[in-house]
Amino acid sequence: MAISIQNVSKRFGKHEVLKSINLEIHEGEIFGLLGPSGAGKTTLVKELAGLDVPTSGANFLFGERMPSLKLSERIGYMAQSDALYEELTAFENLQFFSELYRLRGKRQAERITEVMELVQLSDDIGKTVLNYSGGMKRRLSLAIALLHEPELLLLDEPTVGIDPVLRKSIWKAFIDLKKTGKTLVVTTHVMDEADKCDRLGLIRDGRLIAIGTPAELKEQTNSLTIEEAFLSFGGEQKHESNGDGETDIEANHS
Ligand SMILES: Nc1ncnc2c1ncn2[C@@H]1O[C@H](COP(=O)(O)OP(=O)(O)OP(=O)(O)O)[C@@H](O)[C@H]1O
Repeated sequence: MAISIQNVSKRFGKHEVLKSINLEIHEGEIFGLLGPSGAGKTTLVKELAGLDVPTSGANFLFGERMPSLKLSERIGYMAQSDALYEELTAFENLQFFSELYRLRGKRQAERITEVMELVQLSDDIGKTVLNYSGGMKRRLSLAIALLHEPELLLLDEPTVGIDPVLRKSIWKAFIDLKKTGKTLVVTTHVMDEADKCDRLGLIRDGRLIAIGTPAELKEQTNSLTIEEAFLSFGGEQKHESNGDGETDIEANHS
């Protein structure tokens, strides 16, 4: 078991943001967390990354209770807002994070080349991050999360601001990573991405309202699409487009 979330609740003041979440995520699967803005996805992923703690309940990664420093090398976390040094070049950012993960010498150079090829930023590696577009920053953040070849990737909206063609190639990379036994947890608003996950957890108002494979969720609700299934399970739905021709469950997401 890669992840075991046991009766996790989270409260910010009076606001209960996560409500008794129970969920197990297997090694080698791509698990999608799907839900409208404010549902609690980021809060949950942050707890899994060890950056926040539940008010009650506990999260276990590889059998170890989070937060655990010991596990940080086995986790790659990509936050929703990019944590990059904007005044440095992409290469300098990659070097900095490599050092944190004790990647040095030839291995460091190899990994930097590999991850930048994967996100198609090799030609921009010498540019100052300040001059990167939003989508380029997302891709650089993803490259950094992948640098140390973690067993578990926690990716909070990894493809926001990335065009559909590149998004496709990034998803191909996710599937390749899964084939090598890695576990991926991905939050998304985009329905065609949800369909690519092995299993999905639908979250609304801090509650996990359904868990299953995309096919199961559609079958259970007699739906043709995940979007419809989400609605049947009691999720909020706005039938709008996010501008990329993809359907979003929450179009006003920032
Ligand atoms: N540090 C905090 N203090 C108070 N409230 C918070 C804090 N962090 C998150 N929240 C609240 O928790 C709720 C869930 O937020 P969260 O970011 O987890 O949602 P989300 O599903 O990831 O949404 P989005 O897709 O927009 O990121 C929101 O109502 C948010 O305002």
